[in-house]
Amino acid sequence: MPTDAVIVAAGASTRFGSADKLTADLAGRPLIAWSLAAFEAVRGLGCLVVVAAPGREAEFEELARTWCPRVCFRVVAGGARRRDSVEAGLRTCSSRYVAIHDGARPLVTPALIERTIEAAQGLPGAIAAVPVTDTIKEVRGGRIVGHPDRSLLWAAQTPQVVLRQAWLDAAAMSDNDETDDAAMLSRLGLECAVVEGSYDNLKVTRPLDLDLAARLLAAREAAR
Ligand SMILES: Nc1ccn([C@@H]2O[C@H](COP(=O)(O)OP(=O)(O)OP(=O)(O)O)[C@@H](O)[C@H]2O)c(=O)n1
Ligand SMILES: C[C@](O)(CO)[C@H](O)COP(=O)(O)O
Repeated sequence: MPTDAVIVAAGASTRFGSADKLTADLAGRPLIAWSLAAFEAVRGLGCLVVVAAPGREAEFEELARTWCPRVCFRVVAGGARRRDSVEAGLRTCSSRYVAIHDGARPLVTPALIERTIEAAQGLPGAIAAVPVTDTIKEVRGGRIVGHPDRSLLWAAQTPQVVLRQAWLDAAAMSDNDETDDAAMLSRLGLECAVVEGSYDNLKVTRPLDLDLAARLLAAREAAR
């Protein structure tokens, strides 16, 4: 069965500074173009829904037409929070499972997307993640209050592949925010599998991350 996908790209890029990070130049392409091209190469992809900031739908339709011309795509307006944008995308999909991806993660690969889709089959979902390498502390009021066991800690990435209806049912339980889709499913007691992602599948959040992404892309191209 084809799997639909949602690329969320409607954020305000606040931590990135004044510019919009999703159309920032990355190795000669708009940043989001790399995710669009990666999803176009995914075997068994259904419809690709790009969630754009309200008023920028036409701009992102042109980007999708340019960078993933061979897939069925739709562009819809996002909302105030990531979870609102994910919901707008999911309501436009029809497949049982949907792969949700941050447009701010340009180095995702078709292989990781396919592995995550495969891992989700028969489960509530599956997410890409990597084991943390720093020791993590829980901090309140500037003081350490917890020393989580590092061996149990993973940094969540995207894609996050979820049962579409379960995500929508969980979202309807409360308007409280969740920062990722696995957390949304956990509201129903549904826990996702984890697929080992890649440390270069970074999220461009700050200007430094764009420089890192460019270096990683150059290294990837050189290794071809
Ligand atoms: N209302 C929102 C918020 C976020 N996103 C998307 O969710 C992904 C992860 O969010 P993040 O990296 O935090 O992007 P921003 O919210 O734009 O960043 P900031 O918090 O710095 O404003 C991004 O692709 C972003 O465009 C979205 O579609 N709609
Ligand atoms: C979904 C995510 O990328 C997993 O790490 C992350 O939670 C997104 O957080 P953001 O603050 O919306 O960038």
